[in-house]
Amino acid sequence: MASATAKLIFTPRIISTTPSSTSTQSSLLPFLKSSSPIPLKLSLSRSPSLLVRNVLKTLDSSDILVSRGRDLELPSLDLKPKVLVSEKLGEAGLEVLRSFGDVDCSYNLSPDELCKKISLFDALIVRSGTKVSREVFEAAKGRLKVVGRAGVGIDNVDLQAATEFGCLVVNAPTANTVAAAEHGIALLASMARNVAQADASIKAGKWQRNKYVGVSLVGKTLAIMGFGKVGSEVARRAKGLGMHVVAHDPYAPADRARAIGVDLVSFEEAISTADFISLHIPLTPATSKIFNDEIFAMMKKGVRIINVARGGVIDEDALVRALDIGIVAQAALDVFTEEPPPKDSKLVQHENVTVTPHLGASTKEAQEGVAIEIAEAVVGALRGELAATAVNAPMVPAEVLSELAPYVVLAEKLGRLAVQLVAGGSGVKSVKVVYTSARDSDDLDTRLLRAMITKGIIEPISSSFVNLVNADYTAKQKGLRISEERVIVDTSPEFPVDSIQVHISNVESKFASALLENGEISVEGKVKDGIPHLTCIGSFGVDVSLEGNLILCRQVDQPGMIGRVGSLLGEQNVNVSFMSVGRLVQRKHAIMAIGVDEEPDKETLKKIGDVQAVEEFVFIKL
Ligand SMILES: NC(=O)c1ccc[n+]([C@@H]2O[C@H](COP(=O)([O-])OP(=O)(O)OC[C@H]3O[C@@H](n4cnc5c(N)ncnc54)[C@H](O)[C@@H]3O)[C@@H](O)[C@H]2O)c1
Ligand SMILES: O=C(O)[C@H](O)COP(=O)(O)O
Repeated sequence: MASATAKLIFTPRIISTTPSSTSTQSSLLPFLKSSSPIPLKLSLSRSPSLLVRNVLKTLDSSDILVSRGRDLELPSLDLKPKVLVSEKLGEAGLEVLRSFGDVDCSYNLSPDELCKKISLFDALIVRSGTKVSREVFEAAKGRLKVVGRAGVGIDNVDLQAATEFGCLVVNAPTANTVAAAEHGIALLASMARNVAQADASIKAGKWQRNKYVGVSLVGKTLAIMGFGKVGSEVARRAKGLGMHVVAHDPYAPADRARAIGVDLVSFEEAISTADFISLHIPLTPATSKIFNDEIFAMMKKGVRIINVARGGVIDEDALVRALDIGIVAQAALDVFTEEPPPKDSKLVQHENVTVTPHLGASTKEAQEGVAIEIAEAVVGALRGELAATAVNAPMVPAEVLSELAPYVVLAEKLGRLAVQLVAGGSGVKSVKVVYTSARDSDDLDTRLLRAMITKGIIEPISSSFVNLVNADYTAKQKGLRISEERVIVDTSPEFPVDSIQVHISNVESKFASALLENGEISVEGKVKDGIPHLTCIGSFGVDVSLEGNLILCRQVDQPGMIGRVGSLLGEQNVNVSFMSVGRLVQRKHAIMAIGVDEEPDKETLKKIGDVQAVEEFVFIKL
């Protein structure tokens, strides 16, 4: 058993392992979380690789390792992210995943087996057949960073639990749209002409030409319920078949409907005038069983229904009743409340019902596209990029993200600084963030900045892991109310933000100079040449870059103060990176903001406090 003391420094900048291969480095990147160096002493009682794994686990697998000098010889580590694929995924997508991490394709796992395995994985990719329940997130023990849904519907993923656990959920919303629409049209036409029933009959040795007389589509009214991606494509195709198409969707843009030649109508009008009704709405608590007895009763007698959306939007027992009494002449269903449906399902066995086993997305082309779309989204998310198809986090377009990058750092640092100025024991409940900017509100998406301020505020005072996914949830859980205000200023609109102010109200401060007259702790920062700077503390203007550690000092404004404090730090070999003095009135009080690379020991801090003209001071780790 090796026994040595190792010192690991966690920093977001570099990875240095021994040997430090590029692939090892890039495989560690997804673990990046903290921006504060945390010196750590560890006893090496196990093999270094096991030790490092455990360290990564302890730290939520989220920081970057630097081995300092010869303190610790780290072996080459196999820390590739691990991806579990629990349902059949196209080969092209698997290749994308394999080029990035270790991929385990375990199809047909039971819920228990999934829970047992999941804590070994950073990402999980599913289709509609895997229930990603709260139990799965609990069993993941914080390791699962992203769930990728290879398709559109995310009703099989517990989004609330994912968000609480800070796990990003991404989907592949576009690649199977055409396949689903084509399947809808296939069901529409085959239902109208009894293709499936006639096929079964002829295979049973019969020849029933009179029994299977169908109905024509041309000139009939088709109501599209849910005019989103699939609904629009079904509408486009149905127009080509000569149908009169109406649609109901409270959120659909009228110009899209106009462009396709579709009338947007009310729910009641759609269902009461249609000869055919095609369902394309997502399954949510609000849409569960919205097609029920009452709604079937409002339909035109002899209506025909197609469902390639989700079985759960229909009350299936009510549909059987509507079929039995002839309100619904026929139904063509690709999806069911329970999949697969029970063998003795009255609905499936009904002679006027045509069924397929959830085949809407099952074309070679769609599966290839979905696999690539989801694999790229998952790899991107594991690399720490913001996903364009995130379902439970703000989607920030790449160009906005690159523009906001330095402000994101500023936001987190200001949050960390402001909360460390709060006197112990005062609970932080109310935070106001003020953004000054030359841009209109529509031109500035502040969700990312707010999330990072929240992270900065919460992390120093709790053990919670906060990220973009769970920032709002965690704040709510902790009773922290964050309000935002925009102030338009006459600066260059070239930059998204001029300044960010963080105000914490109803608390006491351990640094009284940080308080405004109204009693709020207030800090303000700006980005200068890409670097976040603290520009105001309380009512005092300063200018210090927000890097490393900070000493804030209020003293009598008199000559020699910078030298006195500077030499106390110098004696302890503490390097001063930046220094700035701000004052309101000459020769009264001044604020000195000193950036230091190292953390001064207690003795040095005490000596600074003892300097005669120093009235108060505080040491902050950023
Ligand atoms: N059978 C399959 O294999 C298959 C394949 C793809 C998609 N789908 C399902 O089809 C559905 C639609 O997919 P999409 O890609 O078009 O999604 P989408 O998000 O583009 O469209 C859904 C539309 O439904 C609308 N909507 C929501 N609630 C509504 C309501 N109460 N009434 C009317 N409209 C409402 C939304 O405004 C949106 O425009 C989803 O449930 C998806 O899971 C199934
Ligand atoms: O929502 C979807 O994308 C479809 O229902 C497809 O589901 P599947 O991936 O299980 O085929």
